[in-house]
Amino acid sequence: MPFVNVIRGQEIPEAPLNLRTPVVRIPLWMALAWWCLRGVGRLLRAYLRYWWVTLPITGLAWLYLERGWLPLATTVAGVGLVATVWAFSHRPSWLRFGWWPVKAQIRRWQYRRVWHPAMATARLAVTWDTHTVLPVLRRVRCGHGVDRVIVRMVSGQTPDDFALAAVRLAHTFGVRQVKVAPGRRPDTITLTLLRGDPLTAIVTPMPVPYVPDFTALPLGRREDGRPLTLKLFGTQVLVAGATDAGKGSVIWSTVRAVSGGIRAGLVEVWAFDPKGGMELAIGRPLFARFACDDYPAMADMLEEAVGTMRRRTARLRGKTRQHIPTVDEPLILIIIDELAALTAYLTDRQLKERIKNALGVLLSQGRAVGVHVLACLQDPRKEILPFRNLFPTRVALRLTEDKEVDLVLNDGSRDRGALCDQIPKSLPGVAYVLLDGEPTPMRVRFAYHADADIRALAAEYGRLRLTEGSAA
Ligand SMILES: Nc1ncnc2c1ncn2[C@@H]1O[C@H](COP(=O)(O)OP(=O)(O)OP(=O)(O)O)[C@@H](O)[C@H]1O
Repeated sequence: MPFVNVIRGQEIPEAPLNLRTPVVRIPLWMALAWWCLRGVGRLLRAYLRYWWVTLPITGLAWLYLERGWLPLATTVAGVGLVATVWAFSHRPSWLRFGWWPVKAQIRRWQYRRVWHPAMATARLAVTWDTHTVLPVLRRVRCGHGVDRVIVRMVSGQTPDDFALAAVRLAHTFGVRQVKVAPGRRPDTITLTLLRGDPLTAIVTPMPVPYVPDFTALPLGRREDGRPLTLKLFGTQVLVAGATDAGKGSVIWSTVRAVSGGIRAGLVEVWAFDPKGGMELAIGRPLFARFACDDYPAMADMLEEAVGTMRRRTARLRGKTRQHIPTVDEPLILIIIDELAALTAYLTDRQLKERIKNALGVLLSQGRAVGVHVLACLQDPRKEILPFRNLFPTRVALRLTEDKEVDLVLNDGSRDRGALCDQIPKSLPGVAYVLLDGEPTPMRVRFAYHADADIRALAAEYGRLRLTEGSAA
């Protein structure tokens, strides 16, 4: 048996003073003296703990008592002036080193006040051997509409315990959403508390890069305020979303990001619009190949892409592991507006098999030799999409059911904060994506392209006038 049992966490002490009045009679003066002493002790503790407030106030009080009100007013006005000039002249450094640290201390105080009931009601307080042990609130950091709270877990807890309680915590702390991610140390986690919603405003189309950077194509905005970029090299992209979720904005944001390459001849976009051309026909001049009604032509196009892919593979084998697009050998981006129309709903079985076989080969072998697929899907059920695992990059827009989230992203993604089924219909283009190396899904919004934007893009960057299935 161990000499001492050690359990990490903040232990909640039992009542500090137990009065048993029938047994021990305490004179009133003694009780009053004890309460006064305890009050003074608490004040002293609060004074030291909140030094960032108490020390400036003490300094100002001293100034007033020693020198009078004029030096006091001058000091306050001087500090206010310096802060205002700083805030207006260099806002990022003012936020980073001036305002956010102060806000973080205020928030830390606010969270501490409700920490115990919040942990208890979210069932994150652990009772062990008659003791109640709470996770420890270690540090708070603030950013644009977001608070990051570092928490040390109680022994035996895992980040998933907090992920399961995320909705309760969001309501308790009065924030829009709480996301949970493992911390730097194995015994810590980071709670990201999202307050405002930076994605309610429509994102305007991104500037077109003159030469596309295929490792960071700009597509929209992330909820942490940073630009959303796509690393197209080495990947295939699946986009899933209910009707009117904004799949078109993912397609057009991607086409816009590569259109500099289309004009230069470094990129060829092959577009498949099985819904009769309603979505993609407007941008025809941007596409090297286009098909909308003719399913045999679509199967031919996919098989042609497989042929190109095989030739490139044979040429590059042993020389490089990543194809670099050139004018002679451009990057081929195959865009399919409704994948299920080709893989599930097609009635001609032979044709369906041809399409499925070609797609399977392209998805599994195309990315290293510059043949990429961006496929959209309304219904992400497994039987509709047998190729799900061949898409390393997945975008989940608004979905109709919570179960669909883990089908599109990864298992456990919804518990880690990808609430695609709760994206309101009023926010088309909002999605969750898994960024490289991050277990927590990121909420993003793709840029919105009105018809006029697409026509202008096609007029400026389009190279070809096309007919069904081939370049004219
Ligand atoms: N990023 C966006 N920002 C703002 N509005 C958007 C955005 N994307 C789409 N919309 C609007 O939402 C509506 C539906 O968009 P879109 O056609 O792209 O959806 P979809 O998912 O392709 O629908 P469907 O499955 O029916 O083809 C459009 O009318 C468009 O105006």
